[in-house]
Amino acid sequence: MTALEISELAKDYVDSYTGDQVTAIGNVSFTVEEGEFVSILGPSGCGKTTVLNIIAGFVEQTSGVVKVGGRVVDGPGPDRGVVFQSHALFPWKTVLGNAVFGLRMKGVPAAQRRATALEYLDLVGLAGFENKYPHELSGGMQQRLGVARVLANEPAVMLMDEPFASIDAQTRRKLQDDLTRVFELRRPTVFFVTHDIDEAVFLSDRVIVLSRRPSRVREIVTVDLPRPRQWQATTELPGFRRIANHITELLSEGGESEGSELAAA
Ligand SMILES: Nc1ncnc2c1ncn2[C@@H]1O[C@H](COP(=O)(O)OP(=O)(O)OP(=O)(O)O)[C@@H](O)[C@H]1O
Repeated sequence: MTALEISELAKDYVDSYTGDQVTAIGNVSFTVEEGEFVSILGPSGCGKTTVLNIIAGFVEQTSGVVKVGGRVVDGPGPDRGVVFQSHALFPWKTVLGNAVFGLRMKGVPAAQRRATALEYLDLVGLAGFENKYPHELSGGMQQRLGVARVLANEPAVMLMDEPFASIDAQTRRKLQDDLTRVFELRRPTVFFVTHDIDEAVFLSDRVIVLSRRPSRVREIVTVDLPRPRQWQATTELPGFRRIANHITELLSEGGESEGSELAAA
């Protein structure tokens, strides 16, 4: 079943200083199937975050249609959960308090929401930290909590906006491995924004490559690498390098001036 359907999406912004119109998204269409992990890559400023914000219902498109589970999106809703680059946690709530928050909003009974939250905290490696506060956690642990909090809600689509961008390389590898393990266990539907080609290939079933602004879909690349995946072993597969190189070429073709920066990311 199709979880997310984007048809002919376009977005113009008006620059608040100059009054000029900027076409961020030219014309973008794609689908994400239930239980699929799809990433979006493209040159800086091509509108990746804007696509995510429109799906989340935070930003209104200029034209085009977004459907989640067959229903047209016209604002934020509990069927979509967002993991941001900054952790967006409640600093005054404990780890458990943060993890149960969405379930409480949904009216899930106390015992059940506690059990569900504890299950997901365990899954992301935060068992034993339930009573800590966010400031007592490392950046990587805060991001794990961000992921657990969204997963606990079991949204139809999990939206992730460069969740590991501000995390050191070593922790990032661990988080990528752990996210993959959780994905392979639970099969949420994930739409993931990133600048990092290797990250996109490692995590995804398909990678949407956008052109620069006004963006269009340049190609949707299928990642036919076996699962379960593990960073070390998967990135050493010849197929991994072949797909990553192909995406690098797509991004550097046709005057995509930031392709080389992306390749180095
Ligand atoms: N609120 C806004 N008002 C005006 N212009 C905006 C606004 N938000 C984004 N833009 C412009 O729209 C374009 C797309 O921005 P967006 O952040 O979606 O791109 P991106 O691909 O996610 O960028 P990056 O790769 O740098 O994170 C950019 O040119 C940006 O300056």
